[in-house]
Amino acid sequence: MSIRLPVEKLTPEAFAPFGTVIAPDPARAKSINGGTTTRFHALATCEALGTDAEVIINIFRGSPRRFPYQVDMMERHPLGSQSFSPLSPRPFLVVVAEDHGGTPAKPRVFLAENGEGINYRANVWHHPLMALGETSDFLVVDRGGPGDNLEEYIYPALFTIEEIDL
Ligand SMILES: NC(=O)N[C@@H](O)C(=O)O
Ligand code: NI
Repeated sequence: MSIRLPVEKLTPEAFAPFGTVIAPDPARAKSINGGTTTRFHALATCEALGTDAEVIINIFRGSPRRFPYQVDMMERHPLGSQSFSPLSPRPFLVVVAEDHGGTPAKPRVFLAENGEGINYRANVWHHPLMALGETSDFLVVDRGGPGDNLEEYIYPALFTIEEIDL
């Protein structure tokens, strides 16, 4: 038996329990460089916890997921945040869950589109990167340094994401 997961629109309010949506927010716009550039300031905050922790910048090249997709696991990074910003204008899926006593609750699925990115706060349950349609690159800012920054959980039941109509 598998539980079908609905796909929700990604909004700052809906995603607030998990982190931040990274998108050009007019409320954070500043004109800089003599008016030639608009800076959308401090859209999200990076967390890098523990001794000798550092904030690192990566590129993830994600292969597209196939659907229907069975969500059977989640992960989290107790020592730092993790952001994903698409380097191509392709949508991608963001799968997160509230924590219930140290394990993830039922996943929630958000569709990030129009260049939207996200920043998971430290220790937020999420599914590894889910690119859609074609291999896609993402700028990923997360925590480097010593210590175990990955906790994984295997669900006892399967959750299914049906084909996404883009
Ligand atoms: N393992 C790794 O760096 N990637 C995951 O953390 C992910 O969220 O995709
Ligand atoms: Ni991760």
